[in-house]
Amino acid sequence: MALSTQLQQAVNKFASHNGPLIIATDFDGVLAPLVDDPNRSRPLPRSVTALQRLANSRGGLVHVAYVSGRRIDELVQLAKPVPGSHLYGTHGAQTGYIDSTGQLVANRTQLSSHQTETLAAARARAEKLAASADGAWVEVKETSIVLHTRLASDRATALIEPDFRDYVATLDAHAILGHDVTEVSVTDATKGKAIAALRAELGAASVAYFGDDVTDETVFSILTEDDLGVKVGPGDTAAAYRVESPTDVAYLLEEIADKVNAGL
Ligand SMILES: O=P(O)(O)OC[C@H]1O[C@H](O[C@H]2O[C@H](CO)[C@@H](O)[C@H](O)[C@H]2O)[C@H](O)[C@@H](O)[C@@H]1O
Repeated sequence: MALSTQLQQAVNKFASHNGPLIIATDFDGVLAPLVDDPNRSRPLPRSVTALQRLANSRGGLVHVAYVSGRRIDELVQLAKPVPGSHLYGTHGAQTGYIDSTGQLVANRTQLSSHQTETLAAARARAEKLAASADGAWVEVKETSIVLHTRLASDRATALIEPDFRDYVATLDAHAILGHDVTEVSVTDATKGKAIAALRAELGAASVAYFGDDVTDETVFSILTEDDLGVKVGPGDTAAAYRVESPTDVAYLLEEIADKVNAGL
């Protein structure tokens, strides 16, 4: 892949900042190609290695963050983050980091009884709808419920997705739309809030962010001209740059790692 002149300049500008840098990335559709079974999803090895190189750059001034809709423990298992990495699971509802021994240290989410009841109601509705559509299934997370429709027919999806969305609108909860998923969350966490908090905590000079989904727009929309926002794949976006696929992301991460380590 050859970078456009504008994207190459943006990479050079990102690497030229002297202060702390954040390289943050979504997982599914960005580090890992989308697949039918989330359990079979794997990140591209080149991206894993590039992020591990970046996490060890400039004597600790480069911070790597993984920001995903996945559960935080699942994200760690799949992405293989190195010590010092920042982790955000379930769209920012779960936060943590990898300590010096390689262990995940994560904050526990405490749900109120109202939130637990809301989640149970959403789960019951999602399971009923999934049972009515071949291929649809339900994923249960600590703070959200996901109705997956990737393997359901278009006709079935057109019936059950709007039904679930309408039901969610009657609950004290938030709908999160993604690739062939409708998720209902009982927290108001977003990826954008997570990255804004990390930027403030670290006093970062610049943030590079990679994402492919609607949820990633909450990050792209808070980036400035000093940052590097890269949308992966098609669709409307507030990101300034776009690449086509996880393979392009691997190339770009290697390029950023080279430039950051060269001290450009
Ligand atoms: O924020 P992300 O890292 O992109 O996570 C979003 C969701 O990812 C998973 O679902 C997506 O990837 C699956 C595997 O490729 C695919 O089958 C599904 O259609 C995609 O929506 C995960 O299962 C969800 O929990 C995440 O919220």
